[in-house]
Amino acid sequence: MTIRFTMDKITRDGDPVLRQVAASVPFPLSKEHAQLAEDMMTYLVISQDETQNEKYGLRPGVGLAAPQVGESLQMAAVLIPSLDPHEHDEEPYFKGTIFNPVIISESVKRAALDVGEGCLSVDEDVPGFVPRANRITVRYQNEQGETKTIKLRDYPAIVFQHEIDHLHGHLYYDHIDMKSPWEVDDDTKYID
Ligand SMILES: CNC(=O)c1cccc(C)c1Nc1nc(N2CCN(c3ccccc3Cl)CC2)nc(N2CSC[C@H]2C(=O)NC)n1
Ligand code: NI
Repeated sequence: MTIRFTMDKITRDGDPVLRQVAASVPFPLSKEHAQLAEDMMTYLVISQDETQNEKYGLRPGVGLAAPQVGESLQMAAVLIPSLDPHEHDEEPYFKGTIFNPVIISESVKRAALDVGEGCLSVDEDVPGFVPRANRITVRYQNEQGETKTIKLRDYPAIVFQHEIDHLHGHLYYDHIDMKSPWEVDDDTKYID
């Protein structure tokens, strides 16, 4: 399997493309954009396989946004494994590319990963809670151009918000309270 995106191809923090608002993706998809979506998903698939990610030196991820491979486009590949993996591999919780996503509603209640977040474009982990909405409704187009609406909560909601942030030039540490990065907040749900 030839993989297009290895770590040297991942855009790192400091590159202005990560701070731009990405351009919307026109439909029907061009061959180039369809291929880009496929190659971004291939990155995620390989990165989540312990043997393969070792072989290719890939940092594991559950999301990859186009600006992270230098393409300022409103698209992100998302591959979230099933939330309660049994011994045999199950269907993933979500596997697909989201195009032109919009968060159309979000809960007041907030959530954060209790160990903080990581990002393929940020080599130095920035410690601290990343407060996000606990529940969101996202409208996006799939590869066929169909408009989909999905409701998410907890970990999947955090992942989608992290990836959609990339499409608007935000990085996870923008949300960390640097004065007290691990301060617990009563109305925030901590996700392990
Ligand atoms: C600094 N400490 C940390 O990052 C951190 C540290 C510990 C735990 C968590 C939970 C942390 N946090 C965090 N862990 C992840 N992974 C856990 C491991 N996993 C994975 C790994 C191997 C095979 C298959 C898979 Cl699936 C891949 C995904 N992913 C994200 N993020 C933030 S939202 C987008 C998402 C992303 O894809 N980032 C590249 N955060
Ligand atoms: Ni990221």
